[in-house]
Amino acid sequence: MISVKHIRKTFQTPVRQEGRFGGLRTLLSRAYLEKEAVKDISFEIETGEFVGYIGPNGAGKSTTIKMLTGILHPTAGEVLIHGYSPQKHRRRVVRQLGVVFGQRSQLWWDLPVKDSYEILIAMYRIDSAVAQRRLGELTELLNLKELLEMPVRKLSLGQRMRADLAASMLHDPDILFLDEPTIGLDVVAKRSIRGFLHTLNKEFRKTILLTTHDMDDIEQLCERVIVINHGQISYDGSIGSLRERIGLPTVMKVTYRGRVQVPAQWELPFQIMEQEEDCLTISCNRQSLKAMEVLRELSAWGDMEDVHMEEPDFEEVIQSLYQ
Ligand SMILES: Nc1ncnc2c1ncn2[C@@H]1O[C@H](COP(=O)(O)OP(=O)(O)OP(=O)(O)O)[C@@H](O)[C@H]1O
Repeated sequence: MISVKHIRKTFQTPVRQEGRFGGLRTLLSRAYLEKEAVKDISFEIETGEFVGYIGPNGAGKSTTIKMLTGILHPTAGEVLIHGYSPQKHRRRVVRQLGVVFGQRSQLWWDLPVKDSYEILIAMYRIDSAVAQRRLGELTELLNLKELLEMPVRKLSLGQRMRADLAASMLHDPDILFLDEPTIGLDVVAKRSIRGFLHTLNKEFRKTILLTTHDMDDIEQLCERVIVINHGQISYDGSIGSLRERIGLPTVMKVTYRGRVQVPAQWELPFQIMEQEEDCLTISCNRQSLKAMEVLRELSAWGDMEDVHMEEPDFEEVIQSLYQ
């Protein structure tokens, strides 16, 4: 279990001194600018959850992940992973964690992929028979066979990401922190990474915290989403309730057999966006209005043939939270 209690992180950056010898005076000066990257964040994640951690650029996501993994120390508050602090009990906690930063590889650039794995296996002191079995499983799950002999610098971005994911799983951690694992990938590569993460979570019950700007990642993988903005949590809950809470309009397109008779006025709060002879496009807020009620009303206006409903795009739902 992951427990985050009232964590804060303030960065101090030296104020740049202008004028002659500015660089030197900046070095010697004691003037600092404070940036509160994470203001007061608390949440808990249970074993086996798949949680999306999202927010606009500069919201504080990477800073949080770095505090969760022990790379950064919180200015205040506490992080506990299975009851241990990643800062105070680093060795113990690191064994439970797999971490992937999409923008950076943990593999050795000039070495063949499998040599990087050998180094990591030695670093984690994994029993050789266990390591070989695990590597075999990961090679199969991530389709790595052809990559093992290649130097990391020769891999495509998608291949590199698959190789990095395997590296983060070699010591069989039960928690995975992923910071933008699908960044820059094409549709096919994204699908393969998502498939792997889905399997890890559903079949192997790994707990996953995923940071991404790709809302399809979130929609396809996560049951729960935590939204952070300006260093604070602005939403924590299911994707379904988020849609409902934001209440963006649902669009319905209704086709009639023959002419539709639109009355001068109607009681229910929905709007007609487009009207053709045998077709209406309407918009309604499903928070305040059930689809069935709307359809009952619309069926009185003609002989209904077909209904097509479009839920608000998840990307739009999220945008409205970022403002
Ligand atoms: N080492 C640092 N020193 C000073 N300020 C920092 C440092 N690291 C991050 N910040 C600032 O803290 C804020 C949060 O940064 P962070 O990298 O956590 O955001 P993010 O949500 O991960 O953004 P992105 O989506 O762009 O990666 C930003 O304003 C950033 O400039």
